[in-house]
Amino acid sequence: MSDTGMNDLFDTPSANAASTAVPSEPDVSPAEAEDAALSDLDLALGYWARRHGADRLVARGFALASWAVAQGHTCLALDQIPTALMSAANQAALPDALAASDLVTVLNADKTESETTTRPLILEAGRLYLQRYHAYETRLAERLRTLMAAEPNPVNVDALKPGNGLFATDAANPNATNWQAVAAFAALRHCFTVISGGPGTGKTYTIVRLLRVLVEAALDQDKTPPLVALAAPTGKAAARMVESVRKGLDDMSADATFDKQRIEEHIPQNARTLHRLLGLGGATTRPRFNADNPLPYDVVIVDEASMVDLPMMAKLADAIRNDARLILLGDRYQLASVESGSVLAEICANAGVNRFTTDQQAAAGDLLSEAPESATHPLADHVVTLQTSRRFNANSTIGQLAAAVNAGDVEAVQTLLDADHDDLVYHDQSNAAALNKLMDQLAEDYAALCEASDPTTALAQLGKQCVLTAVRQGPAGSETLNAGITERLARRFDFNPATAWYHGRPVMVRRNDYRTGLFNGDVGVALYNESGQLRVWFEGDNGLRAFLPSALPTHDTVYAMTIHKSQGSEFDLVTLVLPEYDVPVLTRELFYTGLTRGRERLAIFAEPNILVRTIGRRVSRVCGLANRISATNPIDLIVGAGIYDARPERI
Ligand SMILES: Nc1ncnc2c1ncn2[C@@H]1O[C@H](COP(=O)(O)OP(=O)(O)OP(=O)(O)O)[C@@H](O)[C@H]1O
Repeated sequence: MSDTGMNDLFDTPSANAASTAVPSEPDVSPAEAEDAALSDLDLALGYWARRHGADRLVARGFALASWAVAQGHTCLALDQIPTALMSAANQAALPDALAASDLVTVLNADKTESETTTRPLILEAGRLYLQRYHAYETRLAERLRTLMAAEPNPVNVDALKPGNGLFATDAANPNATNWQAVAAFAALRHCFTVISGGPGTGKTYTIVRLLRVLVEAALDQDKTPPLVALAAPTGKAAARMVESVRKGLDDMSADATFDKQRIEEHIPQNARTLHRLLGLGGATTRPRFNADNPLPYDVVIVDEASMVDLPMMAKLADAIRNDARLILLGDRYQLASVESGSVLAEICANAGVNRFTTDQQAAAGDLLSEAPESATHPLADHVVTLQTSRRFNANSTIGQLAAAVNAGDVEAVQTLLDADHDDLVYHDQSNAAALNKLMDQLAEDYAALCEASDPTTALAQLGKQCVLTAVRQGPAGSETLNAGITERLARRFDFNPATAWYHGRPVMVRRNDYRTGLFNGDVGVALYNESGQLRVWFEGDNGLRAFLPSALPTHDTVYAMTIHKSQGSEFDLVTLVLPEYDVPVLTRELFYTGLTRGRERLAIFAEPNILVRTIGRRVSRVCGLANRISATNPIDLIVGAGIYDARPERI
């Protein structure tokens, strides 16, 4: 984006603009003219509006509505526009200018949506939507309301009760509610359920048992068992999901009453990306499966749902049959998708933590050992939060740190970081000297890749450790660390660091490619074979797959990756690097997501003051989904102050 572009948008009406339609307008502040936040796409939309008769202020509204979506919001809250992007005087004049424009639909109590939602911008309750995002949000809310109101075929929930084998009582705390059993109960009772939980809290464990109950109930009554689909937003997450489901089935085999063969054939042996599940591909944004041609499945389970953005969630909900079950698994505290909307977080935030209506409490009976707080939001009965991690036991510092970060408890975080632990090392500097030392160490670790002779060992090593950064660029960015490690390896193994390919180069695919079957987030390693040919190796469903470098979709070197990119992955050792200066992308959710990627050990490079700021800053997204689900009048949309402060980095 260039400054000139911004000035053009305001000061030089396009040749095609209907100049007579342009009313007098306030001056543009120097701050606006200097702004560097708008992308070419945002500006293009502004110019489009000018060509279609919008005055400069309305055109600016178009550009900012597009900017808000690029920041991860579903709409622009007019009273929260940073003055760096629009002067106070222009902000004061904007609502009236928008209301007077032929390109803007104003939704209020007098206008029904169906009459007017075809104009490119929608203004509702002080929020400005690109029409498509308004449609996604209203449609998703409508679909979730329908699914929430649907009553699936009743299933006997006795099997879930304590002592009946499926969900064991906690020996240390026999009177405590087993939230896994409650989650399974909610998913049996409703057509829409969210099971939220941090790493290793047993989301998959719960789902496998739930599927067992559903399949056994059908088989016992000589009915056809439900048709089940497993899906996830990325290929990698889908592969992990299948692995966990298989493991869950194996684990249940210890139970003498479990006939694995009988159940297994009704549980899918693969999971698909949401793109694949819905039949999205090519240039069209309309999936093959949609409201007119719904998915054939009776149960659709989606893992890593925090990564699903608003458009994809709307398409998914549209494609679910009204009598089918949609179950979302994810971690409510994790970063939301980079794209617009934090659908899972918003649903969970409005539901509260394990608060149910009195109706659900009565139905759950003794599954709830004590009555939880009553709730009124319609989402409450549809969200269950699992709280005990089996991966991080009470002694795990990573688990304790995750809990302290989530609670925003800076003191507890500092105490944990300052003490000696086997599984956590804290470096209180992330300046150039500290990062140079880190890169020296990492080059030592990764030398094994350059010396590897077989792809299995090399790929296994890649799964063991990773450096996660908050940002892509700058001294503590993933690009800089990748280049620094490559240079060190080049010196040691005598290759040109500028060369694209070398023996041992790890790469991560950056977009889904159905031709090769490689997906965004897939990690591979380049190795020369005995004939001197370089191939890039990836793990596939049926073993290793080798590709010519030229056949790969867009990819990056991946000794280090951003935390955003690491969502859905886990490593034995994670090294987390925050920049030594503050940037808005540093949020509690980012830090939590990064540290919970570590299974066994965690190293953190961060200045203490930056850590404090990071833990204190929350991701806020402007999104009206929960209000639309609950409200008879969705006009009353509330926005917190400073909502546009924390901008996710585009990656
Ligand atoms: N109630 C339980 N009793 C015994 N083991 C359990 C229980 N719940 C989960 N586990 C075990 O804990 C481990 C993690 O469980 P699971 O994979 O289901 O968690 P998850 O929440 O799906 O994790 P992730 O976030 O990594 O996807 C598994 O080995 C599982 O068998």
